[in-house]
Amino acid sequence: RRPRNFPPGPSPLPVFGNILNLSLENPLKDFEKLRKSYGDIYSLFLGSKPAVVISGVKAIKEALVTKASDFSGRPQDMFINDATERKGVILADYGPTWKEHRRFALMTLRNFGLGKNSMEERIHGEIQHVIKTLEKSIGKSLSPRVMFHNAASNIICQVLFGMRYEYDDEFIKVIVNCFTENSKIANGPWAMLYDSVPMIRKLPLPFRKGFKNVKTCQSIGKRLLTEHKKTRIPGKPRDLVDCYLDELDKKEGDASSFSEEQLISYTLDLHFAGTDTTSNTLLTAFLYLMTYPHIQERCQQEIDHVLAGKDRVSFDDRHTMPYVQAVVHEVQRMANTVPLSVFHCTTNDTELMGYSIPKGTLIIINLSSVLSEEGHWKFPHEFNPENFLNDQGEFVKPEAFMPFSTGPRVCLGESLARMELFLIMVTLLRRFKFIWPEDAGEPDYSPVYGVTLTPKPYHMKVQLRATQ
Ligand code: HEM
Repeated sequence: RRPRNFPPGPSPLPVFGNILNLSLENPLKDFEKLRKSYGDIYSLFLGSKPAVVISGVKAIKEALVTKASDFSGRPQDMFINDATERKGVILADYGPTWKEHRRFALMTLRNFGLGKNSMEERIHGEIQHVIKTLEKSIGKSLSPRVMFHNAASNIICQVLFGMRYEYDDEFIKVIVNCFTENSKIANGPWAMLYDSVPMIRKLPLPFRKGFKNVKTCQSIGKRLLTEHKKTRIPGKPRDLVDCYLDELDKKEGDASSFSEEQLISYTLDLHFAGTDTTSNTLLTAFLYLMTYPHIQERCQQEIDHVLAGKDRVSFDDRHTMPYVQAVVHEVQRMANTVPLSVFHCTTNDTELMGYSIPKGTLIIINLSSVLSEEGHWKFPHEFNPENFLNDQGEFVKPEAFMPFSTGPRVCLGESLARMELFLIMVTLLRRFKFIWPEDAGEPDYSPVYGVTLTPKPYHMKVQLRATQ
């Protein structure tokens, strides 16, 4: 039964709640249909567990910004919590462990963004490997999936562990494969059943694969930690792991949420969050750029003009590239990379737009709903960079652009991700022309559902640009 003054929603069935109202393969369309029937705030039952789905800019901002401390928790009793053993930063509840680890990650990312060996340098270094891979495929057709996943993984790996891996390295293959699988398992049909019907949790059903993948990643993390402990010089950190170990030395004996066990899950979180998101956004970018060649060409004209005489692009160049900026943002809008954000949870009994929501309620933030919300976009349902340009051709960012979510739990890798997307797209578009292969048929833009949305596998043809 719904608590008093709880948001409305469809009637639940015994045991299953409302999960039979949803396509377990991809519930995004069902969420939109339910929004049409019940409004921007409605409720569902996953088994006997009540959940509130929040859609639209107004309601999402009211929850995540105005009532931030009430809506910034994370549920602690779901498949993904059991699989990750309740450690790390992404799924940590709103409290001191989360706060200390979030602050530490932001500070370390900022510190590594400064100075000679800056984040921009690291990204450019990795782009050279992408260029080499593409150059080997000139005139042929290639599948860019592994290349983009590995490039994104290497960029974050350098910050975390001070190392990158060749694209055919076993380590990177295993770990990136675990990430891509778990991004689909974590909110796929079996995880939904695990969350809704607790009596099946101990059974050997397909969700076990998710647990196994986390264990594989943890054992790799443990190995990297052991190597770091052998080779580090205290006080002279090479990467985030060294910084964390220095912090552990300082905190020795104090009550603190920092520990070696935490460190393993923490680096795993940052590695996962920094890989699957950026790479799927890049895959979406090149799918659209190939199939809208006039948009690709217009980007190239702007890039050639702004970078004339320069060796390479810098992140600051974005201010003089309004069209490219608009395209990068439009790609993110269409990619809708994390469509339901990461699930939130109420930390107190609270109210939202007249409804009462008890403490501990699962909150699903429907980011998908704002990225194509009518009234906020000139062209909500088509790929069109005009969504981010005003009448003077200047770049503008509508308030409904929130692929990184908003409020205290907003993506902590946003600055890194924005830098990666801009530098990678500009450098590759300057050097190559990307062509949709003649035999590839009609492009399919509908993505595969998961915590992250992934474009269906495709091939691309590359040519060196005549102007190079
Ligand atoms: C295009 C790329 C990316 C997108 C679209 C994206 C999107 C998101 C979203 C929607 C959330 C959930 C926010 C919420 O709970 O309300 C999130 C959380 C997070 N992201 Fe990203 N992300 C991206 C890249 C990255 C990168 C490169 C990193 C690497 C450092 C990263 C690290 C994290 C972490 C650690 C969290 C959890 C934050 C917390 O719970 O406090 N993300 N991201």
